[in-house]
Amino acid sequence: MKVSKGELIREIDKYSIEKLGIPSIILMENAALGVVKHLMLNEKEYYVVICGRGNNGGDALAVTRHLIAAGKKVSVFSIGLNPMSKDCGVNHDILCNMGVKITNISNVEDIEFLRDSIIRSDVVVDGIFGIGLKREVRGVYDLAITVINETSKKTISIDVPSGFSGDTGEVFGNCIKASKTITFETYKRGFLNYGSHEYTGEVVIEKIGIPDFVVDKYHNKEFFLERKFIQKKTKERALYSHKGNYGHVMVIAGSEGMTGASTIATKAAVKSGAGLTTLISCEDALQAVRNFVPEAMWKKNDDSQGIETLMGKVNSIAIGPGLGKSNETLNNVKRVLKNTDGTIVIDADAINVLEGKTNLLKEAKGNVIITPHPGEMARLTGMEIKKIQSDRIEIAKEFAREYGVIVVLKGYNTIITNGEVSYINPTGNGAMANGGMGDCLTGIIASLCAQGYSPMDASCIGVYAHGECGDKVSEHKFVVTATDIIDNISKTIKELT
Ligand SMILES: NC(=O)C1=CN([C@@H]2O[C@H](COP(=O)(O)OP(=O)(O)OC[C@H]3O[C@@H](n4cnc5c(N)ncnc54)[C@H](O)[C@@H]3O)[C@@H](O)[C@H]2O)[C@H](O)CC1
Ligand SMILES: [K+]
Repeated sequence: MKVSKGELIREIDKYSIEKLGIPSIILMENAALGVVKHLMLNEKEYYVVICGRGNNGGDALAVTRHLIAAGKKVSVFSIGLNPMSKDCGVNHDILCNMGVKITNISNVEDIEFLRDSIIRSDVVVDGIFGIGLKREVRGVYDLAITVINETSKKTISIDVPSGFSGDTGEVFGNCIKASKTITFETYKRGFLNYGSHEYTGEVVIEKIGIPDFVVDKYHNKEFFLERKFIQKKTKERALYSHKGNYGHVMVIAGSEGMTGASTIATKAAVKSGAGLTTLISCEDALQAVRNFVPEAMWKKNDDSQGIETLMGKVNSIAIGPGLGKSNETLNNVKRVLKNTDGTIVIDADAINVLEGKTNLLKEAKGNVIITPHPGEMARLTGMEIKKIQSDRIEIAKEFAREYGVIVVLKGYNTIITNGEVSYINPTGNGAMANGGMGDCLTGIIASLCAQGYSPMDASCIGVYAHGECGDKVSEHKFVVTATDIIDNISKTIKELT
């Protein structure tokens, strides 16, 4: 599923109209038909449609015509005094020719009339503003949005909830809180922001007749991860295979007092299918692994001998969980970056020690995946967490491009990007927000890398499967722990093949 800003929509719209000769009113009609599909025509009877004066309002007026054709009761309101866009005017005139009454909302008394209609209605269709919203919502617009939010039983927004920036996820003063948003052609970038769900409700994408090649021509390669995409990439294990076919992961993790992280990362690597997994750690952590992950091998990290002896032999390395922020950790990060040509997954303290030393990433011999949560990303970039969260995808992309790494920026809608192509993950939930979850993801991704998946595919499959596993477990559990994921990840990956 493609993700974009409004700019792309304007470009593909322009190309379709000017170069392909598709009249804009056809695109509007297709948009309206896409919305009508979601208006529950077999359940609901009375609709209030509220239209702005731009093309979003035009879509809403075309929707009104279809609702009337379906025999529904409809009250139509046109808000504001701006001149109407051309296609909005066309649909307005058609309704007038049909004898449909359109009530203008330009003052406070009109708002009370709107309130009465909404109270009696089953559904409100919001076509006030789409991607053309430019400035703070004020006056009657502000009042109308408040009344809709206070009184509507169910609000369906056309393209974006009015008041919401499809580009940045900002609210321009006031905003519709929809139960569902029917958006066109692409998932809007702003919907990825924290808190956007409160305004968009469920988001559905409808095509409006623009050929895919036109979208691809302008699209900046940002995608929402879909199950079928992951399923296509996830391979079944071959009948005649042996452990040598599934690679060897070296996990460098754990320190005195922080042995849990290493056990989790190691066990996650084993359970997600690596042929061999070796933990390099201190004595305490090795003891824990001997007890809890008998399938794994282990080596003590004496003067880094453990790392040195295995470095050229493994296919991937997971480094960081529970290592502690020490010089030794930094030296080990340097060591693996400079000497391994396999894929390195850098997490937790291995990220923290790179604060102010990110240039080391540029010296990496192999592929690097870093898996920061927003706090770690903030330390790495010197930005505030709030800034990271306000522009997650762009910041992750820029970092990936600058340092030539894959960034897995964790959190709600985890971003996976190499700077050129970016994926946004929809799986996972709040029940998974507890210690050890990241260590577990690191083990899974490193394991998939060792099995021969490309670093980008391993990151996408790992993140998606980790979240889906958490979603399944959370159906009957209040909290999902890393151990729950480890117990179920093998089943989840199997279901994805
Ligand atoms: N290819 C497509 O996806 C298609 C999209 N369609 C729909 O068109 C809108 C975008 O239409 P546009 O005319 O560019 O903008 P809007 O309707 O969102 O709003 C413009 C309208 O509102 C005024 N305005 C802007 N900000 C404010 C404000 N804060 N206060 C008051 N007034 C404001 C502005 O002056 C204009 O009058 C897209 O979202 C889709 O729904 C097409 O129908 C099909 C093709
Ligand atoms: K809208």
